[in-house]
Amino acid sequence: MRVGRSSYRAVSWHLESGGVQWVEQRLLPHRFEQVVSRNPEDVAVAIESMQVRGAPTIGATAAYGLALAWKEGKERFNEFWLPRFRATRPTAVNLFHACDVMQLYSEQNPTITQMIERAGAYADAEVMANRKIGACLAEFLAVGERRILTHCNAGWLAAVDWGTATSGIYHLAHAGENPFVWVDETRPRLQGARLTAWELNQEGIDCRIQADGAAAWMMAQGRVDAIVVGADRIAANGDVANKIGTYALSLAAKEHGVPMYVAAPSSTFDPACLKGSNIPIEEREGSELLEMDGMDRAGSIQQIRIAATGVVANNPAFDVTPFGNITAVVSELGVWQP
Ligand SMILES: CSC[C@@H](O)[C@@H](O)C(=O)COP(=O)(O)O
Repeated sequence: MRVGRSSYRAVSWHLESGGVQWVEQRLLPHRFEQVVSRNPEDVAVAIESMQVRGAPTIGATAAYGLALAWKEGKERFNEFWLPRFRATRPTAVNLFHACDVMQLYSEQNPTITQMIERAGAYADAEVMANRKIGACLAEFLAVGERRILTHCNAGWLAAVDWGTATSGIYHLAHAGENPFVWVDETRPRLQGARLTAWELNQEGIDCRIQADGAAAWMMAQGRVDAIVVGADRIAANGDVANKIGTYALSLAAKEHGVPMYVAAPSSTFDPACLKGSNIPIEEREGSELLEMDGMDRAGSIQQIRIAATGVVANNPAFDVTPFGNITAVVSELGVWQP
């Protein structure tokens, strides 16, 4: 069965059980499974452990998790749950944006139902924004042979629905165009190979996975018409934090005259962060590089060691691309060009 973006959301409220429901992204592409929980701690762990990931999905998940936490009363909400959610991941500003929105709303002493509705409205606003971004982005992408390169997963899994970067690709496809996508595998967690390629496949969009190191070479050969990526935080000066490898892509794009677009909803903008060098960059466990995830015959995830025992790894999860290397930043509020 096709598991398309129009049939599911990466995270939502599960009415029947009164809990948060999310797609367990670590199991993809092997297995499509949704998890439901009524425990806010499970929701926080889902963000930390990257069962849910991608900046807008992280924000919406935190909003739903905080709505669950409201049941424990205002004091516990403010003193425990807000800091707990804010500490889950440091780079995607959408997380902090969602926490601020839920905190502000809580000051009106809403009922539990109203908090759940507020979280739902937050997620809906992200979806609307991403849909709008896609319509605008599709106009930029409708050039040349439409061979589009993307990095990481900025699809519906990462953004509740539609995606940010992929929203433009989906809009192109719906308009009857035939976009082709080069999907960077995106070491070390392989969000491109595991998630983006799966999403595009489910949508019937032609794509090919390539090693991250192949991207510059494909540009040098004139086989990339445009690059489109998402973002985790955009500083006031336009510098963009996104998945590690995005900065290198921007250097190659500049060298080879390939336009590079960044697609992000306004919740990814951080006006309080003046420049890219102020963005906190998440350092993750070296094991993500030293070991490789795979699924055994029983369907559980297993780690296979690929580096020598005793070797250590350096694992910054994001990098910062200077605004000057970007052709345009596309959000639901408008387009910014250096
Ligand atoms: C629409 S999502 C944009 C970004 O969040 C995405 O490109 C990314 O870097 C995700 O990182 P991840 O570490 O998988 O959460």
